[in-house]
Amino acid sequence: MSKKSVAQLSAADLAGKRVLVRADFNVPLDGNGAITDDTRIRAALPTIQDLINKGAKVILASHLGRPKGVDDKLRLTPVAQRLSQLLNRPVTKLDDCIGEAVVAHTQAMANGDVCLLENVRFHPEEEKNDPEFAKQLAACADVYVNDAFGTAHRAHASTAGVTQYLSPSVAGFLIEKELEYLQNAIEHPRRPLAAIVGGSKVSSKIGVIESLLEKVDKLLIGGGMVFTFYKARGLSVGKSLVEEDKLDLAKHLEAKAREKGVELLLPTDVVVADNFAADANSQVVSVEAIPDGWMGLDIGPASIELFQAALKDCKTVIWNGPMGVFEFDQFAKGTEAIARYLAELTGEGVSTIIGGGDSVAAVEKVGVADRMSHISTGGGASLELLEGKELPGIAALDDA
Ligand SMILES: Nc1ncnc2c1ncn2[C@@H]1O[C@H](COP(=O)(O)OP(=O)(O)O)[C@@H](O)[C@H]1O
Ligand SMILES: O=C(OP(=O)(O)O)[C@H](O)COP(=O)(O)O
Repeated sequence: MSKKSVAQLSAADLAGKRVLVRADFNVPLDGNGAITDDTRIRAALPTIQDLINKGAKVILASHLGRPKGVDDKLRLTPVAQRLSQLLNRPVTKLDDCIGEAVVAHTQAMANGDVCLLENVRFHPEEEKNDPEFAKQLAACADVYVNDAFGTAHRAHASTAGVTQYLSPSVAGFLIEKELEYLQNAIEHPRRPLAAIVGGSKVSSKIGVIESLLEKVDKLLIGGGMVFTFYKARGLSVGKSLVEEDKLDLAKHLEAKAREKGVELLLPTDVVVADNFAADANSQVVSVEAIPDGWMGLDIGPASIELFQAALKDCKTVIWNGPMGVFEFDQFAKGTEAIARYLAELTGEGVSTIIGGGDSVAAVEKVGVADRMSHISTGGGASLELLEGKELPGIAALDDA
């Protein structure tokens, strides 16, 4: 990597320094606010531990979810608790990420102390990459380390803007590790190369498909992403997730795939539910027969077979976004079947790369995470790398 790394900073550089570490602690939570998968917290430990060992004062920052203003359900308190258990030392959770109280706390920290700022997205200025907000964030620290690979595709104040005010600004071990694996896998993929894209972040991920069509041999679409494509084909999708303003794009993508000779596969059947709930009534229907008032929450059995047949001869598979609402057992079958199949393919020498907070949680739930070639903490970030884009959170760091 051509960016300066935390590995290049010695104890002499860091002892007594306040180090702002942007991590991606955007972890899945259950209905009671408990963390259901702590992969992203564990992934940040090597950088945090290294800074502690070098005598730094560690000030962690992250977002959680997509709050509109302050949202008590998206406070980082459970993350601080989990982190404290994993580090086996106290982690103080502060009530905000900027302001006098935050600065005062960081000035009183001892070497090796760790604190966690409150969700940076409680301030709308974060996502706007507002320079004044970035400056206020920087006021609590001397040095900046970005280790939030999962958020490196966002040009936000805590991932990009803050580097204007802190020097040095360096990459953490997680970002280094992710780039080392992904850049190689993506620049020289063994073919056929397939991407599987699902999940619910339709508006931010459907755009990625355009450039993926330049890179992949096969593209499999699942999860909440599929209904925008069906609707664009003129099918009725009931109450399923649809991005109305992406219908033309979906049509264009199907045409582009044909033109490029890329096999673009959509499910042929779906599991529909009469409401969004674990105990909803459900049935398997053809995609041409989604009843009014019902919503598609998983791919059906015929689609699982179709997808498995398409993946069979692939040498590299990149997967982001669950095939269905796997958090509810009755809509988890598509995701589980694809996860198990990819684990089998890995055993046969296929490179399998799984990215994204929920996708990783899904393969952990199935118990096959350790059978994949690479588990990436970034879904959108790994897709954007695959597209060939420069990630703003990395571009903003000091050159090596
Ligand atoms: N058909 C669907 N309708 C609504 N939500 C869905 C559907 N399929 C999957 N999801 C949801 O997508 C979410 C994950 O999407 P996303 O954030 O894009 O994935 P990742 O975190 O792996 O990048 C999960 O919470 C899952 O319940
Ligand atoms: O979960 C994340 O991305 P991912 O779902 O693409 O893996 C990151 O924390 C970024 O979150 P965002 O997509 O709300 O900016």
